[in-house]
Amino acid sequence: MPASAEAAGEPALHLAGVACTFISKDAPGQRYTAVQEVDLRVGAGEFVSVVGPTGCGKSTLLNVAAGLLAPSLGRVAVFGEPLVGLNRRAGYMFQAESLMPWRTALANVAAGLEFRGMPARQAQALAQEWLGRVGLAGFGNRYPHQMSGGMRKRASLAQVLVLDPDIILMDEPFSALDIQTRQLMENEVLQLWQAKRKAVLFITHDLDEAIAMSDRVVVMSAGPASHPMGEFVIDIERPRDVAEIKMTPRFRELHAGIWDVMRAEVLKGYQQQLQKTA
Ligand SMILES: Nc1ncnc2c1ncn2[C@@H]1O[C@H](COP(=O)(O)OP(=O)(O)OP(=O)(O)O)[C@@H](O)[C@H]1O
Repeated sequence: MPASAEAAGEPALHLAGVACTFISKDAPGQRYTAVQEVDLRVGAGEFVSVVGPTGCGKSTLLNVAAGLLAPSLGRVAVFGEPLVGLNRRAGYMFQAESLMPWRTALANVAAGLEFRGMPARQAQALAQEWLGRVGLAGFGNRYPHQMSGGMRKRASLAQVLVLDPDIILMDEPFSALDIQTRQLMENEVLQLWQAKRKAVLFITHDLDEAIAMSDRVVVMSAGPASHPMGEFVIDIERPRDVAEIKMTPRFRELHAGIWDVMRAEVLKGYQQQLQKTA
C-alpha cells in the first residue's frame, strides 16, 4: 500500500455513488438499473460482507470493484486512487472453478506468478509454500479432476493468495461445498486473513456465513436500483471458530437484528424471481 494512502486513512476500496444500468435481459430494448446510489467502503485490513436477496446486484458490485465492469454512474477508488481498468491491487475468487484443467495444482498456483514474470523455479517454490498453507502440501502434482471440490477450492485460494493482493474479492466462494467442508474452509480463510489482514469484500447469500466471517455486514435492498439499506458492525471477538460462534448469544442477537432488516427484501427478491419464471 502506498504510504501516503495509508497515512491518509484511505479505504482500500471505495465505491462512491455507483449505479449500473444494463440492457434488460427480460425485456430487450429496455434498460434495467441493477444497483443505484451505492456507497461502499472497505478499509485496509477490514473484512466486509455484502448480503441481500437473489438478483439484487451483489456480483455486479464485485465486478465493479474488480474493474471488470465500469459503473454507469459514480466512482471507484482503490487506496484513494481512481480505478481505471482492471483492479490490479485485487485478487478474485469466484463461485465458478478457476483452475486450468490441463495444469497440476502446483502449476495452477504458480501460473499467476509466472504470468507476472517470476522465474519458473521461484514461482514453483512459492506456489509449493502456499499449497502447504492451504493444506495441500502433498497434492501439488494432482490435476483438478483428481481433486475433491474442497481441494479444488483450497487450490483456488492458494492461486489468489500467492499473488499477495492488498484486496481480496470473493463471490460465494464456498457455496458449492458441503457444510462440513465449507466450515473448514471458512475457518482456514479466517486464519489466513488474520495473519495477513488484507481488505476483503465477500459476497454471500448466507447470513450465518457473513456474520461469522466479517467485521461488518452490509445488507442490500431488493432490485431494481438496489442499494445498501443497513450496515452492521460484528463485534464478536477474534480469532473465531465459525461453527462455535453460531451458538453464542451475541451471534444470535446480531442475526436476529440483520434478518429483521433483510426479511422483507428477501421476500421481494423471491417474488420477482417467481414472476420472471412464470
Ligand atoms: N450484463 C448484464 N446484462 C443485463 N442484466 C444484468 C447483467 N448483469 C447483471 N444483470 C442483472 O442485474 C441484476 C443483478 O445481478 P447480480 O448477478 O449482480 O445479482 P446477485 O445479487 O449477485 O444475484 P444472485 O444472488 O442470484 O447471485 C439481475 O437482475 C441481473 O439479471
